[in-house]
Amino acid sequence: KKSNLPSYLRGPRPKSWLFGNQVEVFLSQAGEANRRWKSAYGLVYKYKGCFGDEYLVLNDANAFQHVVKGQTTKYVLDNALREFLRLVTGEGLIWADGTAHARQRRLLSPAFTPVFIKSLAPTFSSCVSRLVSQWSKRIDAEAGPDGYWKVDAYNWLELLTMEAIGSTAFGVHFGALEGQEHPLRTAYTKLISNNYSRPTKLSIALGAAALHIPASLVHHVQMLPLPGLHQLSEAKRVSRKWAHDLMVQKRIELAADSQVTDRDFLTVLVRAGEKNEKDKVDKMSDEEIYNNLTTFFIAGYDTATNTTSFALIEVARHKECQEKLYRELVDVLGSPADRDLADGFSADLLDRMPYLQAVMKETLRYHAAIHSGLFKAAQDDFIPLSQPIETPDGRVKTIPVKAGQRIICAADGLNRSEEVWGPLAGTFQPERWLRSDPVTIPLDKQCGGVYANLGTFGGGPKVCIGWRFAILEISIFVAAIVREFELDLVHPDWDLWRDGSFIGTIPMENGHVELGPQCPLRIRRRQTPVQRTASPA
Ligand code: HEM
Repeated sequence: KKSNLPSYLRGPRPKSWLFGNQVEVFLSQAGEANRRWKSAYGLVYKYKGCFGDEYLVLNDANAFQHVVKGQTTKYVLDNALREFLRLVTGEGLIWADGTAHARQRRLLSPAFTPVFIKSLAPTFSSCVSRLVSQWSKRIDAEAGPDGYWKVDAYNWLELLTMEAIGSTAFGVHFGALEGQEHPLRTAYTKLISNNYSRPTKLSIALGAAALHIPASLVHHVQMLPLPGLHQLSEAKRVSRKWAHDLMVQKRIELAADSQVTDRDFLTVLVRAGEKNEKDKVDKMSDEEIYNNLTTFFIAGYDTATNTTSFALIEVARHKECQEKLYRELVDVLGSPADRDLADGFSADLLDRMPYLQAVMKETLRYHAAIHSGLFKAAQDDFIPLSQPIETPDGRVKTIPVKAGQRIICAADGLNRSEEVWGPLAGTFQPERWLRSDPVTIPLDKQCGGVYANLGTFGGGPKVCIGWRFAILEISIFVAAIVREFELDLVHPDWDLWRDGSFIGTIPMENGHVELGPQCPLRIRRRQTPVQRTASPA
């Protein structure tokens, strides 16, 4: 196929017409092929996917910003991909583009205001204190003579995230941490890693072929053995039914007591649909509410579980970081002996924990749970660059793209870019956040991200709606776990493999990816209480 991109853009030679370079992308670690090609060909380059499809890859901050900000109008989801999403989430927020997206986003936003999200802190805190109490029981029963208990924390973190979404989205206590089975848990467990990690060459080709099926025919792909389709549509069916039953119940509750204060997303959504926006925007139908609750599960379950796992892995392998974090936690929250977190603590306390915030920012920078975004140009455009490209004909400051061009915004590449983060961009260093003031980031390093200039949550009109939710949730999980337990990796030489399952970054073990997602820790109760330098709040 003839390239629509300028000839001065460089890139790797395709290995074959059928696969191009796609096998390297899918079978190496998340962002690894991009890092290699970025250093060989520059921040912006092109590569061939399957069947000669050409991708423009952006690691340049301003180029990234331009595309994410142009989402829903100038840069959209591929039609076939949207149809696929319709099968998975229904016509929810991730699926929507254009005015349909703007309307849904407006109706859903009351569930994501900073004040409402902050009010969820005690709920997150009581969920994680249930995990802490389960782990403490296991330590009592199963720890070795040195007090350490070995645990693959990943499974537990899935349960924890499930409880947190259950309590905040539906106002429901699943009992997953206490061993109760639930259809939602079965439906969502390891959903992405089971179906998208380490794809076979056949599924890489089938996935690429799906992008060439006319959108009107995509619903027939349900019949094809496409990766993950079965579990994904089953997960959609289960969560849809669950949301329906709960909504019926919620309406009865709200009708009986109009004074009920908003405690979960469902209540907020039912209310937002009924009153606030009635005259301005078509209210949200029940079907849309179900689709969006399913969307929240798909978008918020794996991402939060993986990010919490990465945070614990980094804290376990950086002992000085763990010690510093523990001291701060005890200073602000008190030690476990002083205070039980079961009743929760206020989100304001997180403002008094700059080191915890630094660990969170660094985890989100270093391990973007969605390592890249795939878009299609809806019209011809010019993409501005932070770093001009030198060509034989002079310096180029914008790149022309034609309608239909496939574009990859490399969040992981940008988050680890030396151009933005300096020469130590490739190392995990929470301290960087205590030194630099994000407000002073120069324009040419700004990527349009909503938080700490990270590409992790995307940007523009489709920026992750759950970003405040995710940060609050994960910070509270990490705080409660590190305050209570000393963490080590299960073996000092345990080697992380960041699996790049399609677009998600998943922690696995190098050389043992067949084991699936892993967060293998040795934990024990904190041995020596530290002296507090301040009274806990
Ligand atoms: C660390 C955790 C998370 C990460 C890294 C993450 C990342 C992302 C990214 C990269 C996008 C696409 C943004 C773009 O296109 O510019 C996105 C979209 C979205 N996320 Fe998240 N997310 C996380 C947690 C959550 C949570 C907890 C929820 C819900 C409670 C959520 C709900 C959504 C939704 C609904 C969208 C679609 C927004 C739209 O299309 O308007 N996410 N997320």
